[in-house]
Amino acid sequence: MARNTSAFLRRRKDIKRGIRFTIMVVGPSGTGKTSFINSILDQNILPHKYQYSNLQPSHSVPKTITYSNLNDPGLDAFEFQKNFDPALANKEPGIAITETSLEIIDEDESKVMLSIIDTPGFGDNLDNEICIQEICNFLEQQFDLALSEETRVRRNPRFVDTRVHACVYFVEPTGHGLRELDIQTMKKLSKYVNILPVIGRSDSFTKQELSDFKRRINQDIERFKIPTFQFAYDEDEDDEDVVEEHTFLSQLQPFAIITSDEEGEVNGVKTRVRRYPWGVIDINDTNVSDFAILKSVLLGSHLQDLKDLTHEFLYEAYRTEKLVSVADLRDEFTDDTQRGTPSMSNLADIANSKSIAQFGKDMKNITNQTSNMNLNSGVPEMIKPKYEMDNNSSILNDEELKSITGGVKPPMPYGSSREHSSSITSNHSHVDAKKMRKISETVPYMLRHESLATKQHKLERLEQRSAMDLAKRAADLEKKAMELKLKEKKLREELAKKEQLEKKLNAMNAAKQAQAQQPVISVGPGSAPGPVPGVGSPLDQSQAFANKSHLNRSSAYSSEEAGDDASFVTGDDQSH
Ligand SMILES: Nc1nc2c(ncn2[C@@H]2O[C@H](COP(=O)(O)OP(=O)(O)OP(=O)(O)O)[C@@H](O)[C@H]2O)c(=O)[nH]1
Repeated sequence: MARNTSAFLRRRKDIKRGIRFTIMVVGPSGTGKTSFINSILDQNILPHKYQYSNLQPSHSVPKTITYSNLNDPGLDAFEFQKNFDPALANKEPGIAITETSLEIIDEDESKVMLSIIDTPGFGDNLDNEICIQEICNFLEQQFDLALSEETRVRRNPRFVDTRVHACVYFVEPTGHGLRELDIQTMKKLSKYVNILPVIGRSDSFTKQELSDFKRRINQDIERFKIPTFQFAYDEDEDDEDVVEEHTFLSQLQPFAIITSDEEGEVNGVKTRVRRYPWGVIDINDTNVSDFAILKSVLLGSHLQDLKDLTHEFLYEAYRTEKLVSVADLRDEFTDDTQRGTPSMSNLADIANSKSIAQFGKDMKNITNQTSNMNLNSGVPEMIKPKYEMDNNSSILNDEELKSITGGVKPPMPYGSSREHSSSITSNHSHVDAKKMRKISETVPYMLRHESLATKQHKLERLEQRSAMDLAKRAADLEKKAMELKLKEKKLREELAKKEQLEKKLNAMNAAKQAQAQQPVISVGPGSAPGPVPGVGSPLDQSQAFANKSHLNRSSAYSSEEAGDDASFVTGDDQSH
């Protein structure tokens, strides 16, 4: 009851603000995606592949959000499609994801902010794995944005929810059933978005061919377990008209549609038509085309169901997976101290890099750890999921609970929100579903976050301490370096002094030697040496001779008694 009231209030708020709804179209080229969008909007908003060259400047052109191309990284599939160049016909386009946003007023006079996501290039490559990957990445990114906003301390009031609510998948009208690409794409995308398989250009089939084609597609969906959107119902709980409506819609799937860009009049009523040589078809005629029914499902009867399923089932499953994967971060964080602590806002990034292998085990442990906790206390408001704050009750069904508590059954494939809500209210035999909800949503994250925060504080303290140690060591080293410099300076000064002294001593010695080598004429004991007479005079010559003989003697002497030159130079010597 509480859930219904809050859902009603949320819807009213949505209606006031305008309901935001996002449709994605995926399918090979030429299957009628552009015509479908134009028909559903009743305006030729999107140009066809071949119309871009003649487009009026005022015409709206989708905006490329992202593109990917393995062989030619610079080639944008949308640009490639817009500016068709035969010279590039041999190139693979890769894939682009484009968006067109507009405001429409639906049948109930309520405003719908519609976003249309197109996928030009899908199926046009030799290997289309890149297309599937790119679309999955895009869808996951929108979930991550929502998750990061949800876990933010201060919510952004202008946050725009870009999650995709419905994917209309165009099966190529071959009549043969699903191809490998269809199976792979639908299977992988179904993790993020409600898939509605559709047969475009269905006017190319006879009634019997179309019925056979639908049967084959349904068989393939069942055989390959592709979780497409189901109009499920509960005969015991749902109203008779709901059961009737859903039975009818289920039997109609996959919708076989005829679409057109051309307006016309049939029986005086303005409509969209296809003209053939033999007549005119009103695309809204439910006898020949399921288009009107599909339009009403998407923009009317099931718009809210599609939104609810996206938020409460697909996004929730993704969110739980991400939050649980944060648990693995603990080990990795211990190994890799370079990584930052997960903040509330970077949770999605962190979770992206983790595996969910420990899911069952971790959840079991956490359930044990927290079974006695008062679940409402101590959980900060900011980390409570949005819907919890809106007073919504648990949305986990029995199967999910089993898987969370370590049971063997996998989560039920998603289907109808009605089926879903019926299982919400049922009590689990062992665990209180509401409590489990809170445990699974808040406590594991709290525990992990707390443990990580403690580790981070420890690390920060260690870092601070080692920084201080380092600073101290650096100061010590600097001091030592200064001391060494001073020592060096002193040593240099001493060395310089020594050198000077040595020089002086050498000079003195040299002077002494020079003095010693000076010829000394001793005149007799006690007589002072007389002045050296000039060279050239007869006296000079005799003196020179005397000197010479004296020198000869002295050298002979010095060779006998080397070193004792002091006595040699004295006049006493002469007396010998
Ligand atoms: N017979 C028939 N032709 C259709 C129908 N819907 C669209 N077409 C035509 O099929 C051709 C391709 O349609 P588009 O809507 O451009 O197909 P698309 O999937 O957007 O193609 P790409 O832009 O290449 O991805 C156009 O000539 C359309 O007029 C239909 O219901 N029946």
